[in-house]
Amino acid sequence: MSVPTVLENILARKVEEVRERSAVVSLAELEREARSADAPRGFANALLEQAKHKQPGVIAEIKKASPSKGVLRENFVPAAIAKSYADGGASCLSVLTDVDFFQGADRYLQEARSACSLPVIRKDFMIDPYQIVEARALGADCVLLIVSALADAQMAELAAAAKQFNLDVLVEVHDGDELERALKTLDTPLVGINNRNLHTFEVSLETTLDLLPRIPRDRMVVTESGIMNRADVELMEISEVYGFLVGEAFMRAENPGAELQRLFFPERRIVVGNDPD
Ligand SMILES: O=P(O)(O)OC[C@@H](O)[C@@H](O)c1c[nH]c2ccccc12
Repeated sequence: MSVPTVLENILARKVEEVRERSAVVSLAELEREARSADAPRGFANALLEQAKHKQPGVIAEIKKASPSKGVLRENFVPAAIAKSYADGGASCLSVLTDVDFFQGADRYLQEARSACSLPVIRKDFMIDPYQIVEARALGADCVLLIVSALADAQMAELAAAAKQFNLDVLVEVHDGDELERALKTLDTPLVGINNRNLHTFEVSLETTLDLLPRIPRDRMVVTESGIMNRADVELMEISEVYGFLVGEAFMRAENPGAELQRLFFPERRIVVGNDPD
Protein backbone atom coordinates (compact mmCIF):
# COMPACT_ATOMS: atom_id res chain seq x y z
CA MET A 1 0.00 0.00 0.00
CA SER A 2 1.11 3.56 -0.66
CA VAL A 3 1.91 6.02 2.13
CA PRO A 4 -1.34 7.60 3.47
CA THR A 5 -1.87 11.29 2.73
CA VAL A 6 -2.48 13.90 5.43
CA LEU A 7 -6.22 13.77 4.75
CA GLU A 8 -6.28 9.98 5.00
CA ASN A 9 -4.50 10.14 8.36
CA ILE A 10 -6.94 12.73 9.65
CA LEU A 11 -9.95 10.70 8.53
CA ALA A 12 -8.66 7.50 10.13
CA ARG A 13 -8.31 9.38 13.41
CA LYS A 14 -11.83 10.90 13.05
CA VAL A 15 -13.36 7.42 12.94
CA GLU A 16 -11.76 6.68 16.33
CA GLU A 17 -12.69 10.08 17.71
CA VAL A 18 -16.38 9.65 16.88
CA ARG A 19 -16.31 6.21 18.47
CA GLU A 20 -14.70 7.61 21.64
CA ARG A 21 -17.03 10.57 21.91
CA SER A 22 -20.23 8.65 21.31
CA ALA A 23 -19.26 6.30 24.13
CA VAL A 24 -19.17 9.33 26.47
CA VAL A 25 -22.16 11.36 25.24
CA SER A 26 -24.97 9.51 23.44
CA LEU A 27 -26.50 10.81 20.22
CA ALA A 28 -29.84 11.15 22.02
CA GLU A 29 -28.27 13.39 24.66
CA LEU A 30 -26.56 15.52 22.00
CA GLU A 31 -29.84 15.88 20.15
CA ARG A 32 -31.43 17.27 23.31
CA GLU A 33 -28.58 19.76 23.69
CA ALA A 34 -28.77 20.73 20.02
CA ARG A 35 -32.48 21.48 20.31
CA SER A 36 -31.98 23.81 23.25
CA ALA A 37 -28.90 25.55 21.82
CA ASP A 38 -28.86 29.27 20.98
CA ALA A 39 -30.71 29.88 17.66
CA PRO A 40 -28.63 29.78 14.46
CA ARG A 41 -27.46 33.21 13.31
CA GLY A 42 -27.74 32.78 9.54
CA PHE A 43 -24.32 31.95 8.16
CA ALA A 44 -25.19 31.64 4.46
CA ASN A 45 -27.42 34.72 4.60
CA ALA A 46 -24.65 36.89 6.01
CA LEU A 47 -22.46 35.99 3.02
CA LEU A 48 -25.23 36.20 0.41
CA GLU A 49 -26.11 39.66 1.66
CA GLN A 50 -22.54 40.88 1.08
CA ALA A 51 -22.44 39.36 -2.42
CA LYS A 52 -25.73 41.06 -3.26
CA HIS A 53 -24.01 44.38 -2.60
CA LYS A 54 -20.82 43.30 -4.39
CA GLN A 55 -18.95 43.50 -1.11
CA PRO A 56 -16.53 40.90 0.24
CA GLY A 57 -18.07 38.44 2.68
CA VAL A 58 -15.18 37.31 4.83
CA ILE A 59 -15.22 34.13 6.89
CA ALA A 60 -12.39 34.86 9.32
CA GLU A 61 -10.73 31.77 10.71
CA ILE A 62 -9.55 31.07 14.24
CA LYS A 63 -6.83 28.44 13.88
CA LYS A 64 -3.89 27.96 16.23
CA ALA A 65 -1.89 25.56 14.09
CA SER A 66 -2.05 23.50 10.92
CA PRO A 67 -0.39 20.23 9.88
CA SER A 68 1.55 21.95 7.11
CA LYS A 69 2.66 25.12 8.93
CA GLY A 70 2.80 24.13 12.61
CA VAL A 71 1.84 26.78 15.21
CA LEU A 72 0.59 29.97 13.49
CA ARG A 73 -0.10 32.04 16.57
CA GLU A 74 1.26 31.85 20.12
CA ASN A 75 -0.97 34.52 21.66
CA PHE A 76 -4.16 32.56 21.02
CA VAL A 77 -7.29 33.87 22.78
CA PRO A 78 -10.34 32.93 20.68
CA ALA A 79 -12.74 35.43 22.32
CA ALA A 80 -10.35 38.34 21.73
CA ILE A 81 -9.69 37.26 18.14
CA ALA A 82 -13.44 36.95 17.48
CA LYS A 83 -14.07 40.49 18.73
CA SER A 84 -11.23 41.81 16.66
CA TYR A 85 -12.60 40.09 13.54
CA ALA A 86 -16.09 41.49 14.17
CA ASP A 87 -14.63 45.02 14.48
CA GLY A 88 -12.59 44.49 11.31
CA GLY A 89 -15.67 43.75 9.22
CA ALA A 90 -15.86 39.94 9.09
CA SER A 91 -19.23 38.49 8.05
CA CYS A 92 -18.68 35.11 9.71
CA LEU A 93 -16.18 33.17 11.80
CA SER A 94 -14.59 29.77 11.18
CA VAL A 95 -13.28 27.93 14.22
CA LEU A 96 -11.10 24.83 13.98
CA THR A 97 -12.28 22.25 16.48
CA ASP A 98 -9.99 19.40 15.38
CA VAL A 99 -7.67 18.64 18.30
CA ASP A 100 -5.01 16.33 16.92
CA PHE A 101 -3.97 18.05 13.70
CA PHE A 102 -4.97 21.71 14.16
CA GLN A 103 -4.68 22.14 17.95
CA GLY A 104 -8.31 23.20 17.99
CA ALA A 105 -10.98 22.63 20.65
CA ASP A 106 -14.76 22.64 20.94
CA ARG A 107 -14.57 25.31 23.60
CA TYR A 108 -12.76 27.68 21.22
CA LEU A 109 -15.91 27.71 19.11
CA GLN A 110 -18.08 28.41 22.13
CA GLU A 111 -15.77 31.17 23.39
CA ALA A 112 -15.51 32.83 19.98
CA ARG A 113 -19.25 32.74 19.32
CA SER A 114 -20.09 34.10 22.78
CA ALA A 115 -17.74 37.03 22.28
CA CYS A 116 -19.57 38.49 19.26
CA SER A 117 -22.75 38.24 17.21
CA LEU A 118 -21.26 36.68 14.07
CA PRO A 119 -22.40 33.30 12.73
CA VAL A 120 -19.79 30.54 13.08
CA ILE A 121 -18.82 27.50 11.06
CA ARG A 122 -17.46 24.47 12.86
CA LYS A 123 -14.31 23.69 10.93
CA ASP A 124 -13.62 19.99 11.28
CA PHE A 125 -13.64 16.80 9.27
CA MET A 126 -17.22 15.60 9.30
CA ILE A 127 -17.77 11.92 8.55
CA ASP A 128 -20.68 11.02 10.84
CA PRO A 129 -24.07 12.64 11.63
CA TYR A 130 -23.00 12.55 15.29
CA GLN A 131 -20.53 15.38 14.57
CA ILE A 132 -23.22 17.45 12.87
CA VAL A 133 -25.53 17.27 15.88
CA GLU A 134 -22.53 17.95 18.10
CA ALA A 135 -21.77 21.07 16.05
CA ARG A 136 -25.25 22.48 16.70
CA ALA A 137 -25.06 21.48 20.38
CA LEU A 138 -21.87 23.56 20.59
CA GLY A 139 -23.72 26.50 19.03
CA ALA A 140 -22.35 26.29 15.49
CA ASP A 141 -24.38 27.92 12.71
CA CYS A 142 -22.84 26.05 9.77
CA VAL A 143 -20.81 22.92 9.05
CA LEU A 144 -18.18 22.12 6.46
CA LEU A 145 -18.57 19.10 4.19
CA ILE A 146 -15.35 18.20 2.38
CA VAL A 147 -16.18 16.33 -0.81
CA SER A 148 -12.81 14.60 -1.08
CA ALA A 149 -13.41 13.04 2.33
CA LEU A 150 -16.91 11.72 1.58
CA ALA A 151 -18.83 9.33 -0.65
CA ASP A 152 -21.96 10.82 -2.27
CA ALA A 153 -24.33 8.92 0.00
CA GLN A 154 -22.42 10.07 3.09
CA MET A 155 -22.49 13.66 1.87
CA ALA A 156 -26.26 13.47 1.41
CA GLU A 157 -26.72 11.92 4.84
CA LEU A 158 -24.65 14.63 6.56
CA ALA A 159 -26.45 17.41 4.68
CA ALA A 160 -29.81 15.94 5.71
CA ALA A 161 -28.70 15.94 9.35
CA ALA A 162 -27.56 19.56 8.98
CA LYS A 163 -30.93 20.54 7.53
CA GLN A 164 -32.77 18.77 10.34
CA PHE A 165 -30.86 20.84 12.90
CA ASN A 166 -31.06 24.13 10.98
CA LEU A 167 -27.37 24.28 10.19
CA ASP A 168 -26.13 25.83 6.96
CA VAL A 169 -23.63 23.85 4.89
CA LEU A 170 -20.44 24.95 3.18
CA VAL A 171 -19.49 22.23 0.71
CA GLU A 172 -15.80 22.20 -0.17
CA VAL A 173 -14.34 21.08 -3.50
CA HIS A 174 -10.88 21.10 -5.00
CA ASP A 175 -11.34 19.94 -8.59
CA GLY A 176 -13.90 19.49 -11.35
CA ASP A 177 -14.93 15.98 -10.39
CA GLU A 178 -15.58 16.99 -6.80
CA LEU A 179 -17.50 20.04 -7.98
CA GLU A 180 -19.73 17.88 -10.14
CA ARG A 181 -20.40 15.52 -7.24
CA ALA A 182 -21.18 18.42 -4.90
CA LEU A 183 -23.60 20.05 -7.36
CA LYS A 184 -25.51 16.89 -8.11
CA THR A 185 -25.68 15.72 -4.47
CA LEU A 186 -26.44 18.97 -2.59
CA ASP A 187 -28.66 21.97 -3.24
CA THR A 188 -26.97 24.18 -0.64
CA PRO A 189 -26.01 27.68 -1.84
CA LEU A 190 -22.41 27.93 -0.57
CA VAL A 191 -19.69 26.24 -2.62
CA GLY A 192 -16.18 26.51 -1.20
CA ILE A 193 -13.28 26.10 -3.58
CA ASN A 194 -10.24 25.10 -1.58
CA ASN A 195 -7.06 26.37 -3.17
CA ARG A 196 -5.17 23.92 -0.97
CA ASN A 197 -5.00 20.26 -1.96
CA LEU A 198 -5.70 18.39 1.28
CA HIS A 199 -3.67 15.38 0.17
CA THR A 200 -0.45 17.26 -0.66
CA PHE A 201 -1.12 20.67 1.00
CA GLU A 202 -0.02 22.51 -2.15
CA VAL A 203 -1.79 25.85 -2.67
CA SER A 204 -2.72 27.59 -5.94
CA LEU A 205 -5.27 30.38 -6.39
CA GLU A 206 -5.71 29.15 -9.97
CA THR A 207 -7.87 26.41 -8.47
CA THR A 208 -10.63 28.96 -7.86
CA LEU A 209 -10.19 30.75 -11.18
CA ASP A 210 -10.23 27.45 -13.12
CA LEU A 211 -13.43 26.14 -11.51
CA LEU A 212 -15.29 29.46 -11.48
CA PRO A 213 -16.89 29.16 -14.95
CA ARG A 214 -18.42 25.85 -13.88
CA ILE A 215 -20.33 27.25 -10.89
CA PRO A 216 -24.07 27.75 -11.58
CA ARG A 217 -25.42 31.29 -11.01
CA ASP A 218 -27.58 30.23 -8.08
CA ARG A 219 -24.58 29.18 -5.97
CA MET A 220 -22.15 31.46 -4.17
CA VAL A 221 -18.43 30.76 -4.38
CA VAL A 222 -16.23 30.97 -1.32
CA THR A 223 -12.55 30.96 -2.21
CA GLU A 224 -10.67 29.14 0.55
CA SER A 225 -7.01 29.13 1.61
CA GLY A 226 -3.89 30.92 0.45
CA ILE A 227 -5.33 34.46 0.39
CA MET A 228 -2.37 36.34 1.80
CA ASN A 229 -2.35 39.94 0.49
CA ARG A 230 -4.26 42.73 -1.29
CA ALA A 231 -3.24 41.43 -4.71
CA ASP A 232 -4.84 38.04 -3.96
CA VAL A 233 -8.05 39.76 -2.86
CA GLU A 234 -8.11 42.00 -5.94
CA LEU A 235 -7.53 39.02 -8.21
CA MET A 236 -10.66 37.40 -6.78
CA GLU A 237 -12.72 40.59 -6.79
CA ILE A 238 -12.11 41.25 -10.50
CA SER A 239 -13.39 37.72 -11.09
CA GLU A 240 -16.53 38.58 -9.08
CA VAL A 241 -15.71 36.24 -6.21
CA TYR A 242 -17.19 37.73 -3.04
CA GLY A 243 -16.84 34.89 -0.52
CA PHE A 244 -13.48 34.43 1.23
CA LEU A 245 -12.23 32.03 3.89
CA VAL A 246 -8.97 33.28 5.36
CA GLY A 247 -6.90 31.96 8.25
CA GLU A 248 -3.13 32.15 8.15
CA ALA A 249 -2.79 35.77 6.95
CA PHE A 250 -4.87 36.93 9.93
CA MET A 251 -3.43 34.50 12.47
CA ARG A 252 0.11 35.70 11.81
CA ALA A 253 -0.85 39.37 12.20
CA GLU A 254 -0.51 41.02 15.59
CA ASN A 255 -4.03 42.44 15.28
CA PRO A 256 -6.11 39.97 13.21
CA GLY A 257 -9.10 42.30 12.73
CA ALA A 258 -6.93 45.21 11.62
CA GLU A 259 -5.31 42.92 9.07
CA LEU A 260 -8.75 41.85 7.85
CA GLN A 261 -9.71 45.49 7.38
CA ARG A 262 -6.42 46.22 5.60
CA LEU A 263 -6.86 43.32 3.15
CA PHE A 264 -10.58 43.64 2.47
CA PHE A 265 -11.75 47.16 3.35
CA PRO A 266 -8.71 49.39 2.79
CA GLU A 267 -11.00 52.39 2.11
CA ARG A 268 -12.43 52.25 5.64
CA ARG A 269 -10.44 54.40 7.99
CA ILE A 270 -11.94 53.23 11.24
CA VAL A 271 -9.24 51.98 13.53
CA VAL A 272 -9.75 48.45 14.76
CA GLY A 273 -8.99 47.39 18.32
CA ASN A 274 -6.30 49.07 20.35
CA ASP A 275 -3.98 50.20 17.58
CA PRO A 276 -1.83 53.07 18.92
CA ASP A 277 -2.71 55.51 16.11
O1 LIG B 1 -5.00 29.56 6.46
P1 LIG B 1 -5.49 29.77 5.07
O2 LIG B 1 -4.52 29.37 4.00
O3 LIG B 1 -6.02 31.17 4.89
O4 LIG B 1 -6.76 28.79 4.86
C1 LIG B 1 -7.96 28.91 5.61
C2 LIG B 1 -8.90 27.73 5.33
O5 LIG B 1 -9.28 27.77 3.99
C3 LIG B 1 -8.24 26.40 5.67
O6 LIG B 1 -7.93 26.39 7.02
C4 LIG B 1 -9.10 25.20 5.30
C5 LIG B 1 -9.91 25.07 4.22
N1 LIG B 1 -10.52 23.87 4.22
C6 LIG B 1 -10.12 23.19 5.29
C7 LIG B 1 -10.50 21.92 5.73
C8 LIG B 1 -9.98 21.48 6.91
C9 LIG B 1 -9.08 22.24 7.63
C10 LIG B 1 -8.69 23.50 7.21
C11 LIG B 1 -9.23 24.00 6.04
